[in-house]
Amino acid sequence: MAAAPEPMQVDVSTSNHAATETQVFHIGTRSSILARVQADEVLKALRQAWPHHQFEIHAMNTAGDNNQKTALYKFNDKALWTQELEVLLQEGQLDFIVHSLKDMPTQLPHDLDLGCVTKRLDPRDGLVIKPSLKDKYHSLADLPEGSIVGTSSLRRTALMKKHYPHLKFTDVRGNIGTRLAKLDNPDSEYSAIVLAVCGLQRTGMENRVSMHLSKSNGGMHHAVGQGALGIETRKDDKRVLELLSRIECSKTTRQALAERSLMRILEGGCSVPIGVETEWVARSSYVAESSSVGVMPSDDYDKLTGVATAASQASRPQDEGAEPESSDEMIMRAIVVSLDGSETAEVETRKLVRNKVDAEQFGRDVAKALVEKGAAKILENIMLNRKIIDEQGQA
Ligand SMILES: NCc1[nH]cc(CCC(=O)O)c1CC(=O)O
Repeated sequence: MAAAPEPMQVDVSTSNHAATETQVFHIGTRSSILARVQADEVLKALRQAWPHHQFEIHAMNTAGDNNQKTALYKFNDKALWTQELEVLLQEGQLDFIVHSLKDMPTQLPHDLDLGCVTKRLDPRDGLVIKPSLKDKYHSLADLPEGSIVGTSSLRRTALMKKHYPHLKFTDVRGNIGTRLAKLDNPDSEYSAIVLAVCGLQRTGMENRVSMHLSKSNGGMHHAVGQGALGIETRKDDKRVLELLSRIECSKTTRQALAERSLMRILEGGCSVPIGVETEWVARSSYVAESSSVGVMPSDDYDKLTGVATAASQASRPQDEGAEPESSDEMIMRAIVVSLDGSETAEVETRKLVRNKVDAEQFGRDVAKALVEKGAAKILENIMLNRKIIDEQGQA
């Protein structure tokens, strides 16, 4: 039987339109499981936005992966998690790099840029309690006197020393899986560890979180950039910036720029304990004052901030890149805390933030307000103490 004649087709594949011309993009990432999941998250979004293009992921170890001993703050100027990848980007072997925004230094090499920020997941820290104690204790306040909480973060340690002086804090290093294994080992000293919720979400382990920590339920601000992915590009690489423009989240980008501009001013290139929370509010509906304290249920928090959980993000169209209502204001709550938790400078303020310029200015305004409340003195003391410790080390 003769086959029915094919309907006549117009061949569009030879059209030279940029959107249909296949290009290959090379994506750089660290090789930890979390980093690969994050690179994959970006790759999937790009495939959806640009079905004709091809993407290849290149994973490698960085100094941060290879050195688990040196105090983290000593690395801070040296782009611990980013430098090896940046060289490949500069050489053109990579087209862009996917990072945890939190790990990106606020000062990038002069020829590179934060080219895109995608939609943030939950930015909060999560308390993970040892399995054998999990049914008995549910919060930091619950844990008995002298319990050991593992974290290597200056910010987390300082904030917990301030609010939970009955606890003890020790270092726990390694990637998420390693840290959880150390906690779960029945012989380990830890009663609990604190990890970023988003890292657990992305690796399918959010069920390990006993409590989501925030300013309102116990004074724990999260880190600058936490929960968001930052994509590093060559400066003015129009081809790559156009590619990434389709997956950028405008709201997260402005939060990220505000938080990073705050930190850029306060840290002066050094690692210091700064905590922050930013959220969007519609001006008309915002009535609560900064003094309101209380436990905010996780669902309400998500609604308020526009933060997506991993599940809701997967099913939600990428509509958040649109400009916000002109009435959208950003609230920023920020804190600088001494290493022992005894001194703090704290600010809560809000401002209409319509674009990236507004966002960076907002961060600078909040930094200035913090300095007026004593942040400079706290930071100066931290630097001075480090200098003394370093010189003792050399003697
Ligand atoms: N400190 C290391 C680090 N860098 C980025 C993340 C994941 C969180 C993020 O992407 O913001 C983590 C782990 C953690 O803080 O638990």
